[in-house]
Amino acid sequence: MAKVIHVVAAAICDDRGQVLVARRAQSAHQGGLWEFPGGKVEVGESRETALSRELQEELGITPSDMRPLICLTHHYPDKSVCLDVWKVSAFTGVPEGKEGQPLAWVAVDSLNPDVFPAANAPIIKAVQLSELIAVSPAVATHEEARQWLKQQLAGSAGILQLRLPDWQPEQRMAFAIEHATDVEAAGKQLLVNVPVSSFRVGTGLGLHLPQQDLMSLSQRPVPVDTLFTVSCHDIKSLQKAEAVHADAILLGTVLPSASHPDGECLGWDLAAQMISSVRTPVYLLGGMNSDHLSQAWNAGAQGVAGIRSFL
Ligand SMILES: Nc1nc2c([nH]c(=O)n2[C@H]2C[C@H](O)[C@@H](COP(=O)(O)OP(=O)(O)OP(=O)(O)O)O2)c(=O)[nH]1
Ligand SMILES: [Mg+2]
Repeated sequence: MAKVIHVVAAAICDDRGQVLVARRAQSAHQGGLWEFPGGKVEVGESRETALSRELQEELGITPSDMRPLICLTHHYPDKSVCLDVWKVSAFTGVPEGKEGQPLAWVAVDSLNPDVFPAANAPIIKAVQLSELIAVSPAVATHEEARQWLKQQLAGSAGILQLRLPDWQPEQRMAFAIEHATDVEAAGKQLLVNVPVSSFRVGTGLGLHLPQQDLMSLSQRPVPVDTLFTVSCHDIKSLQKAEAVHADAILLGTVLPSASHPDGECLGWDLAAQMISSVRTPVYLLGGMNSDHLSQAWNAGAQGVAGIRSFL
Protein backbone atom coordinates (compact mmCIF):
# COMPACT_ATOMS: atom_id res chain seq x y z
CA MET A 1 0.00 0.00 0.00
CA ALA A 2 1.21 3.52 -0.83
CA LYS A 3 2.82 5.64 1.85
CA VAL A 4 0.48 7.64 4.09
CA ILE A 5 1.25 11.37 3.86
CA HIS A 6 1.31 13.15 7.23
CA VAL A 7 -0.60 16.44 6.95
CA VAL A 8 -1.04 18.99 9.75
CA ALA A 9 -4.00 21.36 9.58
CA ALA A 10 -5.54 23.98 11.86
CA ALA A 11 -9.07 24.68 13.00
CA ILE A 12 -8.45 28.35 13.82
CA CYS A 13 -11.28 29.40 16.12
CA ASP A 14 -12.31 32.84 17.35
CA ASP A 15 -14.31 33.59 20.50
CA ARG A 16 -17.49 34.16 18.49
CA GLY A 17 -17.91 30.54 17.46
CA GLN A 18 -16.33 30.93 14.01
CA VAL A 19 -13.58 28.99 12.29
CA LEU A 20 -11.26 30.11 9.47
CA VAL A 21 -11.43 28.07 6.27
CA ALA A 22 -9.61 28.41 2.96
CA ARG A 23 -10.44 27.33 -0.58
CA ARG A 24 -8.00 24.94 -2.20
CA ALA A 25 -6.63 25.92 -5.61
CA GLN A 26 -8.47 24.28 -8.53
CA SER A 27 -5.25 22.60 -9.65
CA ALA A 28 -4.46 21.06 -6.21
CA HIS A 29 -5.43 17.59 -4.96
CA GLN A 30 -9.09 17.94 -3.84
CA GLY A 31 -9.00 21.28 -5.68
CA GLY A 32 -11.85 23.80 -5.40
CA LEU A 33 -13.00 22.38 -2.07
CA TRP A 34 -12.72 24.21 1.26
CA GLU A 35 -10.12 23.11 3.82
CA PHE A 36 -8.62 23.77 7.19
CA PRO A 37 -5.32 25.51 6.35
CA GLY A 38 -2.21 23.34 6.59
CA GLY A 39 0.03 21.04 4.62
CA LYS A 40 2.56 18.26 4.57
CA VAL A 41 4.96 17.67 7.45
CA GLU A 42 8.55 17.81 6.17
CA VAL A 43 11.17 15.21 7.04
CA GLY A 44 12.57 15.74 10.53
CA GLU A 45 9.93 18.32 11.48
CA SER A 46 7.77 18.10 14.63
CA ARG A 47 3.99 18.39 14.25
CA GLU A 48 3.99 21.78 16.00
CA THR A 49 6.81 23.20 13.88
CA ALA A 50 5.14 21.97 10.71
CA LEU A 51 1.84 23.59 11.67
CA SER A 52 3.49 26.93 12.51
CA ARG A 53 5.42 26.88 9.24
CA GLU A 54 2.33 26.03 7.17
CA LEU A 55 0.23 28.75 8.83
CA GLN A 56 3.01 31.27 8.24
CA GLU A 57 3.38 30.22 4.57
CA GLU A 58 -0.32 30.03 3.77
CA LEU A 59 -1.83 32.74 6.02
CA GLY A 60 1.03 34.85 7.40
CA ILE A 61 0.09 34.11 11.02
CA THR A 62 1.87 32.43 13.97
CA PRO A 63 -0.24 30.28 16.32
CA SER A 64 0.30 31.06 20.01
CA ASP A 65 -2.27 28.73 21.57
CA MET A 66 -2.71 25.32 19.96
CA ARG A 67 -3.63 21.78 20.99
CA PRO A 68 -4.41 18.52 19.19
CA LEU A 69 -8.04 18.21 18.04
CA ILE A 70 -8.33 15.01 15.97
CA CYS A 71 -6.11 12.73 13.93
CA LEU A 72 -7.45 10.44 11.21
CA THR A 73 -6.28 8.51 8.19
CA HIS A 74 -8.18 8.70 4.91
CA HIS A 75 -7.55 6.75 1.73
CA TYR A 76 -8.39 8.70 -1.42
CA PRO A 77 -8.28 6.71 -4.69
CA ASP A 78 -5.00 8.46 -5.62
CA LYS A 79 -3.34 8.99 -2.20
CA SER A 80 -3.59 8.31 1.52
CA VAL A 81 -3.35 11.09 4.10
CA CYS A 82 -3.07 11.17 7.86
CA LEU A 83 -4.79 14.44 8.81
CA ASP A 84 -3.42 15.71 12.10
CA VAL A 85 -5.73 18.57 12.99
CA TRP A 86 -5.03 21.09 15.76
CA LYS A 87 -7.27 23.63 17.37
CA VAL A 88 -5.71 27.09 17.31
CA SER A 89 -7.36 29.53 19.74
CA ALA A 90 -4.87 32.42 19.51
CA PHE A 91 -2.37 33.67 16.96
CA THR A 92 -0.36 36.73 16.01
CA GLY A 93 -0.71 38.46 12.66
CA VAL A 94 -3.68 39.04 10.38
CA PRO A 95 -4.69 36.06 8.22
CA GLU A 96 -4.35 36.63 4.48
CA GLY A 97 -4.54 34.15 1.60
CA LYS A 98 -0.78 34.22 0.90
CA GLU A 99 -1.14 31.87 -2.04
CA GLY A 100 -4.11 33.78 -3.48
CA GLN A 101 -6.61 31.40 -1.86
CA PRO A 102 -9.98 32.79 -0.70
CA LEU A 103 -10.50 32.73 3.11
CA ALA A 104 -13.72 32.80 5.11
CA TRP A 105 -14.69 32.90 8.79
CA VAL A 106 -17.63 30.52 9.09
CA ALA A 107 -19.94 29.86 12.07
CA VAL A 108 -18.88 26.46 13.40
CA ASP A 109 -22.47 25.20 13.43
CA SER A 110 -22.98 26.02 9.75
CA LEU A 111 -19.89 24.19 8.41
CA ASN A 112 -21.08 22.09 5.47
CA PRO A 113 -19.16 18.82 4.97
CA ASP A 114 -20.25 18.70 1.30
CA VAL A 115 -17.88 21.54 0.36
CA PHE A 116 -14.86 19.91 2.09
CA PRO A 117 -12.81 16.88 1.00
CA ALA A 118 -14.40 13.53 1.96
CA ALA A 119 -11.93 13.02 4.83
CA ASN A 120 -13.21 16.11 6.63
CA ALA A 121 -16.63 14.99 7.94
CA PRO A 122 -15.31 13.75 11.34
CA ILE A 123 -13.02 16.81 11.56
CA ILE A 124 -16.05 19.06 11.20
CA LYS A 125 -17.81 17.07 13.96
CA ALA A 126 -14.74 17.48 16.17
CA VAL A 127 -14.74 21.24 15.58
CA GLN A 128 -18.43 21.41 16.50
CA LEU A 129 -18.50 19.13 19.53
CA SER A 130 -17.77 20.22 23.09
CA GLU A 131 -14.67 18.95 24.94
CA LEU A 132 -16.61 17.87 28.03
CA ILE A 133 -19.59 15.55 28.48
CA ALA A 134 -21.29 15.44 31.87
CA VAL A 135 -23.13 12.17 32.53
CA SER A 136 -25.94 12.26 35.10
CA PRO A 137 -25.46 10.25 38.29
CA ALA A 138 -27.89 7.52 39.38
CA VAL A 139 -30.41 9.73 41.17
CA ALA A 140 -33.81 8.45 42.24
CA THR A 141 -36.16 11.43 42.16
CA HIS A 142 -37.18 14.05 39.62
CA GLU A 143 -36.11 16.72 42.05
CA GLU A 144 -32.55 15.36 42.23
CA ALA A 145 -32.40 15.06 38.45
CA ARG A 146 -33.62 18.66 38.10
CA GLN A 147 -30.97 19.81 40.57
CA TRP A 148 -28.26 18.06 38.60
CA LEU A 149 -29.45 19.57 35.34
CA LYS A 150 -29.66 23.06 36.85
CA GLN A 151 -26.07 22.79 38.07
CA GLN A 152 -24.90 21.57 34.68
CA LEU A 153 -26.63 24.38 32.78
CA ALA A 154 -24.26 26.74 34.58
CA GLY A 155 -21.29 24.37 34.21
CA SER A 156 -18.56 23.95 31.60
CA ALA A 157 -19.72 20.74 29.89
CA GLY A 158 -21.30 21.48 26.50
CA ILE A 159 -22.97 18.07 26.24
CA LEU A 160 -25.14 16.58 29.00
CA GLN A 161 -26.14 12.93 29.01
CA LEU A 162 -29.18 11.78 30.97
CA ARG A 163 -28.41 8.25 32.07
CA LEU A 164 -30.68 7.80 35.08
CA PRO A 165 -30.27 4.00 35.14
CA ASP A 166 -32.92 3.46 37.82
CA TRP A 167 -35.67 5.10 35.76
CA GLN A 168 -37.84 3.53 33.08
CA PRO A 169 -36.81 4.60 29.54
CA GLU A 170 -40.17 6.36 29.04
CA GLN A 171 -39.63 8.39 32.22
CA ARG A 172 -36.12 9.31 31.11
CA MET A 173 -37.41 10.35 27.71
CA ALA A 174 -40.26 12.41 29.19
CA PHE A 175 -37.87 14.17 31.58
CA ALA A 176 -35.48 14.94 28.71
CA ILE A 177 -38.26 16.34 26.51
CA GLU A 178 -39.47 18.49 29.39
CA HIS A 179 -36.02 20.09 29.74
CA ALA A 180 -34.87 20.17 26.10
CA THR A 181 -35.66 23.87 25.59
CA ASP A 182 -33.77 24.98 28.73
CA VAL A 183 -30.70 23.02 27.67
CA GLU A 184 -30.81 24.48 24.17
CA ALA A 185 -31.24 27.99 25.57
CA ALA A 186 -28.05 27.45 27.59
CA GLY A 187 -26.22 26.65 24.32
CA LYS A 188 -25.77 23.00 25.30
CA GLN A 189 -26.81 19.64 23.86
CA LEU A 190 -28.85 17.06 25.74
CA LEU A 191 -28.40 13.35 25.10
CA VAL A 192 -30.76 10.77 26.49
CA ASN A 193 -29.69 7.21 27.15
CA VAL A 194 -32.69 5.11 26.06
CA PRO A 195 -33.24 2.14 23.74
CA VAL A 196 -33.80 3.17 20.11
CA SER A 197 -37.44 2.08 20.38
CA SER A 198 -38.08 4.62 23.18
CA PHE A 199 -36.29 7.52 21.46
CA ARG A 200 -38.27 10.23 19.68
CA VAL A 201 -36.63 12.08 16.79
CA GLY A 202 -37.40 15.76 16.28
CA THR A 203 -37.46 16.71 19.95
CA GLY A 204 -34.10 18.53 19.80
CA LEU A 205 -32.55 15.72 21.86
CA GLY A 206 -29.65 13.46 20.98
CA LEU A 207 -29.45 9.70 21.49
CA HIS A 208 -26.78 7.88 23.49
CA LEU A 209 -26.55 4.08 23.33
CA PRO A 210 -24.57 1.73 25.57
CA GLN A 211 -22.26 -0.80 23.89
CA GLN A 212 -24.78 -3.63 24.06
CA ASP A 213 -27.44 -1.63 22.16
CA LEU A 214 -24.81 -0.41 19.70
CA MET A 215 -23.80 -3.97 18.86
CA SER A 216 -27.33 -4.87 17.76
CA LEU A 217 -27.56 -2.01 15.21
CA SER A 218 -27.25 -2.54 11.49
CA GLN A 219 -27.34 1.16 10.58
CA ARG A 220 -27.42 4.63 12.11
CA PRO A 221 -30.71 4.74 14.03
CA VAL A 222 -31.32 8.53 13.82
CA PRO A 223 -31.02 11.18 11.07
CA VAL A 224 -27.70 13.04 10.61
CA ASP A 225 -29.02 16.19 12.30
CA THR A 226 -29.73 14.27 15.54
CA LEU A 227 -26.64 13.93 17.75
CA PHE A 228 -25.82 10.23 18.17
CA THR A 229 -23.18 8.97 20.60
CA VAL A 230 -22.27 5.48 21.83
CA SER A 231 -20.28 3.81 24.60
CA CYS A 232 -17.45 1.43 23.63
CA HIS A 233 -15.14 -0.74 25.67
CA ASP A 234 -13.33 -2.79 23.02
CA ILE A 235 -12.07 -2.76 19.45
CA LYS A 236 -15.09 -4.59 18.05
CA SER A 237 -17.50 -2.00 19.38
CA LEU A 238 -15.29 0.84 18.07
CA GLN A 239 -15.54 -0.70 14.62
CA LYS A 240 -19.30 -0.99 14.98
CA ALA A 241 -19.54 2.66 16.04
CA GLU A 242 -17.76 3.63 12.82
CA ALA A 243 -19.90 1.32 10.71
CA VAL A 244 -23.14 2.90 11.98
CA HIS A 245 -21.70 6.44 11.73
CA ALA A 246 -21.90 7.49 15.36
CA ASP A 247 -21.01 11.19 15.79
CA ALA A 248 -18.85 10.48 18.83
CA ILE A 249 -17.69 7.60 21.00
CA LEU A 250 -17.33 7.43 24.80
CA LEU A 251 -14.45 5.03 25.43
CA GLY A 252 -13.79 3.52 28.84
CA THR A 253 -12.92 2.66 31.40
CA VAL A 254 -9.60 4.51 31.27
CA LEU A 255 -8.77 4.85 34.98
CA PRO A 256 -10.43 3.47 38.12
CA SER A 257 -13.37 5.62 39.28
CA ALA A 258 -15.98 5.64 42.02
CA SER A 259 -18.36 3.63 39.83
CA HIS A 260 -15.62 1.13 38.79
CA PRO A 261 -13.16 1.14 41.72
CA ASP A 262 -11.30 -2.03 40.91
CA GLY A 263 -12.50 -3.19 37.51
CA GLU A 264 -10.25 -3.74 34.49
CA CYS A 265 -9.05 -0.41 33.11
CA LEU A 266 -7.60 0.39 29.69
CA GLY A 267 -4.99 2.88 30.92
CA TRP A 268 -3.72 5.78 28.79
CA ASP A 269 -1.54 3.87 26.31
CA LEU A 270 -4.16 1.35 25.23
CA ALA A 271 -6.81 4.09 25.12
CA ALA A 272 -4.55 6.15 22.80
CA GLN A 273 -3.97 3.14 20.58
CA MET A 274 -7.70 2.42 20.38
CA ILE A 275 -8.46 6.06 19.54
CA SER A 276 -5.97 5.96 16.68
CA SER A 277 -7.85 3.02 15.13
CA VAL A 278 -10.99 5.12 14.49
CA ARG A 279 -11.80 8.38 12.74
CA THR A 280 -14.79 9.28 14.92
CA PRO A 281 -14.18 11.79 17.77
CA VAL A 282 -13.61 9.89 21.07
CA TYR A 283 -14.27 11.02 24.64
CA LEU A 284 -12.43 9.19 27.39
CA LEU A 285 -14.50 7.95 30.31
CA GLY A 286 -13.64 6.51 33.72
CA GLY A 287 -11.80 8.43 36.43
CA MET A 288 -11.72 11.50 34.19
CA ASN A 289 -12.20 15.14 35.11
CA SER A 290 -11.36 18.41 33.39
CA ASP A 291 -7.79 18.24 34.78
CA HIS A 292 -7.24 15.29 32.42
CA LEU A 293 -8.15 17.27 29.29
CA SER A 294 -4.58 17.98 28.13
CA GLN A 295 -3.58 14.38 28.59
CA ALA A 296 -6.72 13.25 26.76
CA TRP A 297 -6.00 15.60 23.83
CA ASN A 298 -2.44 14.31 23.65
CA ALA A 299 -3.83 10.77 23.53
CA GLY A 300 -5.87 11.84 20.46
CA ALA A 301 -9.20 12.24 22.27
CA GLN A 302 -11.85 14.87 21.66
CA GLY A 303 -12.17 15.38 25.40
CA VAL A 304 -13.39 13.65 28.53
CA ALA A 305 -16.71 12.47 29.94
CA GLY A 306 -17.53 11.95 33.59
CA ILE A 307 -20.24 11.46 36.16
CA ARG A 308 -18.93 12.78 39.43
CA SER A 309 -16.17 14.95 38.05
CA PHE A 310 -18.34 17.78 36.83
CA LEU A 311 -20.75 18.02 39.78
N1 LIG B 1 -4.61 21.31 4.50
C1 LIG B 1 -5.60 20.42 4.39
N2 LIG B 1 -5.45 19.31 3.62
C2 LIG B 1 -6.48 18.46 3.53
C3 LIG B 1 -7.70 18.69 4.23
N3 LIG B 1 -8.54 17.65 3.98
C4 LIG B 1 -7.89 16.81 3.14
O1 LIG B 1 -8.32 15.76 2.69
N4 LIG B 1 -6.64 17.30 2.86
C5 LIG B 1 -5.66 16.64 1.99
C6 LIG B 1 -5.51 17.29 0.65
C7 LIG B 1 -4.06 17.06 0.31
O2 LIG B 1 -3.95 15.77 -0.30
C8 LIG B 1 -3.37 17.01 1.67
C9 LIG B 1 -2.80 18.34 2.09
O3 LIG B 1 -1.82 18.75 1.28
P1 LIG B 1 -1.58 20.27 0.89
O4 LIG B 1 -1.87 20.39 -0.56
O5 LIG B 1 -2.28 21.23 1.77
O6 LIG B 1 -0.04 20.31 1.19
P2 LIG B 1 0.91 21.56 1.23
O7 LIG B 1 0.21 22.72 1.82
O8 LIG B 1 2.17 21.05 1.87
O9 LIG B 1 1.08 21.91 -0.32
P3 LIG B 1 2.22 21.63 -1.40
O10 LIG B 1 3.47 22.23 -0.86
O11 LIG B 1 2.26 20.15 -1.57
O12 LIG B 1 1.65 22.35 -2.58
O13 LIG B 1 -4.37 16.65 2.60
C10 LIG B 1 -7.85 19.85 5.04
O14 LIG B 1 -8.87 20.13 5.67
N5 LIG B 1 -6.77 20.69 5.08
MG1 LIG C 1 -1.72 23.30 2.13
